[in-house]
Amino acid sequence: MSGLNALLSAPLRGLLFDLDGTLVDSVPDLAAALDTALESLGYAPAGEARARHWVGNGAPKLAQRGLAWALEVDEARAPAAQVERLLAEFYRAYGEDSWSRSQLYPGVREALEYWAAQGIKMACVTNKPERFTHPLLAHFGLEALLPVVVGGDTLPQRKPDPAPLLLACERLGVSVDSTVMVGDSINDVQAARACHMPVACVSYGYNHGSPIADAKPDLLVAHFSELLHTERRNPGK
Ligand SMILES: O=C(O)COP(=O)(O)O
Ligand SMILES: [Mg+2]
Repeated sequence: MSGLNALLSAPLRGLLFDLDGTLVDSVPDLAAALDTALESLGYAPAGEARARHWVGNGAPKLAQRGLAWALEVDEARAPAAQVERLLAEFYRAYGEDSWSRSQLYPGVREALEYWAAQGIKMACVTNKPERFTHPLLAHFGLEALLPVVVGGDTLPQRKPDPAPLLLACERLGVSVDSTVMVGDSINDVQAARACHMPVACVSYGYNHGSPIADAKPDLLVAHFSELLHTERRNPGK
């Protein structure tokens, strides 16, 4: 036995998916909106390569990191009022276009369709605010496959807190011990660990510039379809 089933002592019933860096390469649009926001406040654009390292802890953190870079100060020293202004500009720009440069990673749709046909319950658990998550999922035709969405502002807590994962399980009607988290960052690993849920990671996503292998996920794959292939080789557990 290998793959997702090998991570569980109960049969696989639920899958929780991170969005940015796991299902969708969304940094090009996040970076474009951040640059528009920075420029509107008179700062230089940060560019996609930097933004790639700043994504993962939600939009307020992205704005804080962008401003800290622009002001050449430590993250914690970015003035809160200016972060709020930058965040408002970011929301405006990202609300206008959160999808045109983003791409679904290869193999994602096929895998989700396979699991849906197997009756596996699936949710998206992201730190992206909910109002930006729904249009992005709709744009890629994933809304019906991921009927439950827990965003970065659905609860007061976001990943790495386990609360969003627990809420997703509750809404799906699956138990934690029959569910696997699939993500790309240390936030996904820590959130899953905190509720004793196994976690599989993709190595192609965003993890603040560090290899996600360092976070020791239970399973690490280089391509989304590897998660599926292991299931197909091990049906019916
Ligand atoms: O919005 C972010 O910072 C990251 O979102 P994610 O949780 O889908 O990776
Ligand atoms: Mg992610």
